[in-house]
Amino acid sequence: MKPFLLAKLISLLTLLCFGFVLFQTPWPFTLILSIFFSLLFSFLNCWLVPGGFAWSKSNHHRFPKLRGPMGWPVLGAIPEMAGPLAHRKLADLAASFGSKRLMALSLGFTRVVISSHPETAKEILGGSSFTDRPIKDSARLLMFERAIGFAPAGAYWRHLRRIAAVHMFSPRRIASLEVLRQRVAYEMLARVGVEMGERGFVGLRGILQKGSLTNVLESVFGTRLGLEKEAGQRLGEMVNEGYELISKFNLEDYFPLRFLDFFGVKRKCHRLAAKVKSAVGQIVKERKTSLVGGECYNNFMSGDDHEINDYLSALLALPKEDQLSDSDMVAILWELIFRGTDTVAILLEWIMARMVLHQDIQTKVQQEIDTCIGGNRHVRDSDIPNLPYLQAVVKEVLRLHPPGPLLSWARLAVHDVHMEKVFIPAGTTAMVNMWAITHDASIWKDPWAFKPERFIEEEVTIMGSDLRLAPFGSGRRVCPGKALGLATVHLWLARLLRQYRWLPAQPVDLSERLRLSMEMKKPLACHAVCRLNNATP
Ligand code: HEM
Repeated sequence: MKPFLLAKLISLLTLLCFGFVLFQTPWPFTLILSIFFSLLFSFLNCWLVPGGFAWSKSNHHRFPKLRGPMGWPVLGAIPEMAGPLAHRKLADLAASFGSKRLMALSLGFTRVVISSHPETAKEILGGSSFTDRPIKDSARLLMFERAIGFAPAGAYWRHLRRIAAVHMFSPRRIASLEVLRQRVAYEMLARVGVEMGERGFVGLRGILQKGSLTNVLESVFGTRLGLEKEAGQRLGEMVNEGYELISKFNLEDYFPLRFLDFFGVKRKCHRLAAKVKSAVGQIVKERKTSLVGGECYNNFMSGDDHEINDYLSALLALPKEDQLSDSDMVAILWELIFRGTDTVAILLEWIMARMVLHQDIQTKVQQEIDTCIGGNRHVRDSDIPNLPYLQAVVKEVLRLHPPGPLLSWARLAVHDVHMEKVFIPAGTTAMVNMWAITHDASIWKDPWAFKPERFIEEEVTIMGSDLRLAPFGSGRRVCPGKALGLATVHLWLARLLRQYRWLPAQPVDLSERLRLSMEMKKPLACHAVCRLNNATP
């Protein structure tokens, strides 16, 4: 029997008990009991609807109702969502309710719909109805409302997206940052050698995180602000702190209790935001004074000077009508550091885990790289299009272990919508369970198997037009850093595999832990055996 039918039965039994007790008791008790039972009855009536509590007022009578679990009293599906395997639990729920296309649920007082199907996912991500994002208090306090990710979908957000597309993530800008990616790759490879010498095994997570953070910090602020400098180190610590705060599941976000601060998250966010404003604000101010001469701007615009070929310079060099205030610039730069660091490092750790686990596939990628590159030189960005098997490996890992299984940040209905003949009121949160789609046996043959060959046999684009595999999202709010993220992952993976043979130092554990992104629960430990000496750039 469906859980909410069972619950309706309980509600009916409550009513019968009420009737029975009414006949047995003196009138003062009858009065108290009637109040108690009517409260209980209306509570049960609110809770015992498909999708639970938050949907009680919204399931429009004229339209069919969405199916979904009623969840726990008041909390709804919060216990499922708060766990480290929310994507799996939601996939199971959608399958058990027969609502892969669209499932309703409640997170406290928040109405949510979840799609686990490419067609409805396309409607949510690609249409014009779900272009806002619900914003958590922590994200708002950490200034993300003024950055691309959480800015409401109005003129300001469109302005930021245009700046990002033209000035920050254009093919020219990405190409110009290859020098930096190569240098960081070199530092990571050297660190691998040192760790092997000192400890006899490599903890790749630390190396990838440091490499990724250095890469992002220097792309954002230029080579003058590496991790070795004090300011760089402090920013690294702030990113970690912000990551912890934003990953926390806060009850206050789902109830009208925003004035409360049960776990001190708001206090910590205020403190961190002040530190970020001061640190990043100072860098912006210093750069402005050092860029007083038009010469620097001219170098920047022509891409001649690598020293100032960074995102901060890009923002400062914007034409007058496009310029942003200092505080908005701080928010945007902070977001870029925040978003760009963990996704790349987490994805690479998953890929390397698969390479260690599937030695035959590792050999195949290495053979492809050796054949394509020849001689003794390093891999370059321009080699990547000639490495289809390596690209297929990356796609297969994005399918099996998408860093954002629920696409990290949800969407919000900006007006009333009809989907699947169902009425969805404005203000409803919409999520796409990309993990459920990429593990669906009716969409993917042998979905649990690691088979990069499937992407050689069939061309599948991962940039957002094919919703069977859209790890960067899709539509107007698709990830603006996707090309940069992929360029970094492809290059670093090719260099890691060209330089070393990777073997397990202990059994590879593929358990997952979903925080802001989905990371490996247990860090990967491996042996690296050098296979290339004295490679030349
Ligand atoms: C492997 C790497 C990455 C993955 C898997 C990834 C994934 C995602 C996803 C799933 C979204 C939500 C898209 C949607 O709602 O449709 C997103 C948004 C975003 N990503 Fe990425 N991302 C990656 C790298 C990056 C990088 C390197 C940057 C910048 C340096 C970046 C910046 C952003 C921003 C600013 C947004 C918000 C866009 C908006 O709301 O308009 N991402 N990303």
